[in-house]
Amino acid sequence: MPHNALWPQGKISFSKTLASFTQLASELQKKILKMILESFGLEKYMDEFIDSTNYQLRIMKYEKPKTNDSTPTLAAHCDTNTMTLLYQNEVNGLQIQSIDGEWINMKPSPKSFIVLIGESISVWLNGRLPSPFHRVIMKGNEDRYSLGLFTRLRGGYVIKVANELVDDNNPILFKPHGHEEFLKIFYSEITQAAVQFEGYITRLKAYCSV
Ligand SMILES: O=C(O)CCC(=O)C(=O)O
Ligand SMILES: [Fe+2]
Repeated sequence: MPHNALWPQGKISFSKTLASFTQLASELQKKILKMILESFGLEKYMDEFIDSTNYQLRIMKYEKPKTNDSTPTLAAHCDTNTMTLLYQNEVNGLQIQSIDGEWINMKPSPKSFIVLIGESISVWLNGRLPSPFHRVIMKGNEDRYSLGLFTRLRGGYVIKVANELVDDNNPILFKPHGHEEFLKIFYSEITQAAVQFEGYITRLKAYCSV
């Protein structure tokens, strides 16, 4: 979605950046959701999804590295929510893993957002769209700031695989679950033990796989 660069420059204040980001990102996530649902012939679920969505805005700071080691500042993980939209100051650091395992450095222009599909959508689509592993590795001598709009399905909404995507060739892969209920046990020791998958953290799928 084209827009003017949002990060504060000159007289543009940070509160305006936040307000513009929130507005643009929430419009954009609806358009992307519509595109996804239409591509699977599931547009009838659009209103139900939007009505059950909560939004969380997060401001994240990653300090410039103190040493040369390249340990991720944010470890590799999949987001468990439905969709994440990210916007950063002009300091890179986010890496996304491609389907064949390669880590790709993200270099977004100041006029673009990064959109990540979360595990909730992946589960709902019976695994048809993968949720990418991503991490942050800091280099150079500048701090990185990113803004994230995290959309997730609110408590009481049962996330269950769309019937239309299940047949003899595509057996159901995930059990119905509520996102809030999942979040309640999210940090427990037992979940932490269960979520290691090839060294990475994949929380929701570990929780609700059939
Ligand atoms: O700051 C970023 O670019 C990524 C943040 C992220 O992946 C998260 O908070 O889940
Ligand atoms: Fe993330």
